[in-house]
Amino acid sequence: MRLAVFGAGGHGKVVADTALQMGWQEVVFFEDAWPKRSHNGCWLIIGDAQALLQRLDDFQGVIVGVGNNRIRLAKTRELAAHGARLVSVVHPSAVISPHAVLGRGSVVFAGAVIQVDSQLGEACIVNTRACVDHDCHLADGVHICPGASLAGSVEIGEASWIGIGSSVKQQVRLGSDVIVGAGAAVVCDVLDKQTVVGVPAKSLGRK
Ligand SMILES: CC(=O)SCCNC(=O)CCNC(=O)[C@H](O)C(C)(C)COP(=O)(O)OP(=O)(O)OC[C@H]1O[C@@H](n2cnc3c(N)ncnc32)[C@H](O)[C@@H]1OP(=O)(O)O
Repeated sequence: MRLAVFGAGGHGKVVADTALQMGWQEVVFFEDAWPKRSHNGCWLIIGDAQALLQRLDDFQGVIVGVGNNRIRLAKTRELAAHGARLVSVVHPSAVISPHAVLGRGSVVFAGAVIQVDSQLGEACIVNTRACVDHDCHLADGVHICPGASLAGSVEIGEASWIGIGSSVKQQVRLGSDVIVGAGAAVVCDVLDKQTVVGVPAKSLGRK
């Protein structure tokens, strides 16, 4: 069972490490900085994006390990269009309700929790010890950073980034490409492309 990860940065390393802990036997990276870079931590980088597209049949699973939400989503869609076997990676210590839905190419890291009837799109990240409570709807490419918590029935638009240690009140709706700052408490709806920080969270203005 060989897994190919596109994107050889810090996030990609956690994807690789998590994949091995969930039972993948071998992980290799593809990254456009190849051949200048040959390793990501202890893992080999063996080609660039073009090489990955040519070698899709060599892998039982493919996933994009890029932290940037828009790039991760675009690469995931490109790979899907080329017929890649996109997989999700879930750490054995994560707790995901059997009534939750996780889109292809999404990752759930150590200690994270996803509760009943939540739906996550493709290429999402639920990072270390993050919590998505019941009935949340996350569009494609959303990142819930380490330790962030969504209360029940929160809606989050495409490619939004929910910062480390932040929390979002129940039934709040966040648009697309929203950034929630580290430690913020979001208690009201947030429009597309807004960055909000603080407790209670206020807008820093358009990105
Ligand atoms: C495994 C991982 O590493 S996952 C990654 C986890 N990382 C995160 O979650 C980081 C989240 N990012 C942040 O919190 C960032 O500070 C952002 C995106 C909110 C703002 O970043 P920038 O646009 O670069 O803003 P900048 O640093 O210039 O700060 C602008 C103002 O907002 C304030 N500010 C920035 N972030 C915050 C915050 N989280 N809470 C409160 N105030 C903040 C700054 O103090 C500054 O105030 P000032 O104008 O009075 O001096």
